[in-house]
Amino acid sequence: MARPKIALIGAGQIGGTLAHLAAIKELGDVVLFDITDGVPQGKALDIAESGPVEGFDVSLKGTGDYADIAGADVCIVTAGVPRKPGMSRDDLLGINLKVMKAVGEGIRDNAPDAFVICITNPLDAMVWALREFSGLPHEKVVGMAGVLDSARFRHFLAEEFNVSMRDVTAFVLGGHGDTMVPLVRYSTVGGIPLPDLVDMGWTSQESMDAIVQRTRDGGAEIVGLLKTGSAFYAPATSAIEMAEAYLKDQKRLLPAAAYVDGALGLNGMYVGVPTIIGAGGIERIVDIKLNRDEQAMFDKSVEAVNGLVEACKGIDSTLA
Ligand SMILES: NC(=O)C1=CN([C@@H]2O[C@H](COP(=O)(O)OP(=O)(O)OC[C@H]3O[C@@H](n4cnc5c(N)ncnc54)[C@H](O)[C@@H]3O)[C@@H](O)[C@H]2O)C=CC1
Ligand SMILES: O=C([O-])CC(=O)C(=O)O
Repeated sequence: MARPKIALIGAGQIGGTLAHLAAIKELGDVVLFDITDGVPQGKALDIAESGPVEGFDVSLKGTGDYADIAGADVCIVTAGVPRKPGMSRDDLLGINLKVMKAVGEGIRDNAPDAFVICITNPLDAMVWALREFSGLPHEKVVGMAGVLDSARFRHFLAEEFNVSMRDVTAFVLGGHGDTMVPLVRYSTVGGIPLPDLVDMGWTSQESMDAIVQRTRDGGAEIVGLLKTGSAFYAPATSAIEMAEAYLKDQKRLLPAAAYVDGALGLNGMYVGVPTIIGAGGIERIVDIKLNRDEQAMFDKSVEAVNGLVEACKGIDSTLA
């Protein structure tokens, strides 16, 4: 059987890391696409030359021609611009919306059967726009954010409790911005929900509140440290987990920016929710029940995402 084909649109910091991870995990043959001539070709060759040492059998190709992504099973989109210190993700909307138009049309014309994972920010609005421009089925176009935000939450919790991060579960829903919703009640250490751990006296409410806020600020913390761009190792790893769930029909329950029409009281929009990812793409939206406080935070986040989608429609009239 032929190896799966993975097209990476954008060969910058995340794109290069995605290519490296996809090769090491032998997820499939990799095509790295970018508009900056030489960069995708150089990164593809560099990673391919690590193959004899690492021992992977996949091919890597760098390109500036959309025809090379033909027949891709998965497309992961990082094309666009990252933020710098002092900027919010939302400041990227105008510039990255134009990029989503070019990329959406490129995928539509060359890889219409792919499972598409968008990473470009501001994430929830960009995945919505990418879906509109590409015209692919909603269940085949999804945004990566919740896996990353939940991984950050898990990392901070594992440090706080001094336990293996394998024993920490966490859920972050909502839009991938300042209003994201880390769900404390649905996050656990060894299956014990965080509020119970506070009651037991293992940690304090103040520490939990600080970790929730650090999770919300997780992207900005890295931007502040790097100064020239944003996080790329954990974002790439998170998207690879989603791609693997699709390619191997794993039926993983992962938070993702998916199209929600009916569940959680939403009428047709992209936002971070719990999903099942398998061979059908987004096979299910898990209609999680929120308490009053959680619902209020989620509503605020939904409102913020809707505001960004409206801004996209104001910029590009074909989206209205
Ligand atoms: N969803 C999430 O959780 C996260 C999202 N991001 C976002 O991911 C995006 C990429 O981040 P990085 O890889 O660090 O940026 P980067 O600047 O290193 O790479 C972006 C690449 O896109 C390319 N590009 C620009 N326009 C293009 C077009 N029309 N077609 C194809 N390629 C094009 C550029 O040449 C560049 O190589 C940013 O928007 C960033 O904000 C970053 C981290 C996490
Ligand atoms: O913060 C940024 O600009 C990049 C991003 O989305 C993240 O790392 O969560």
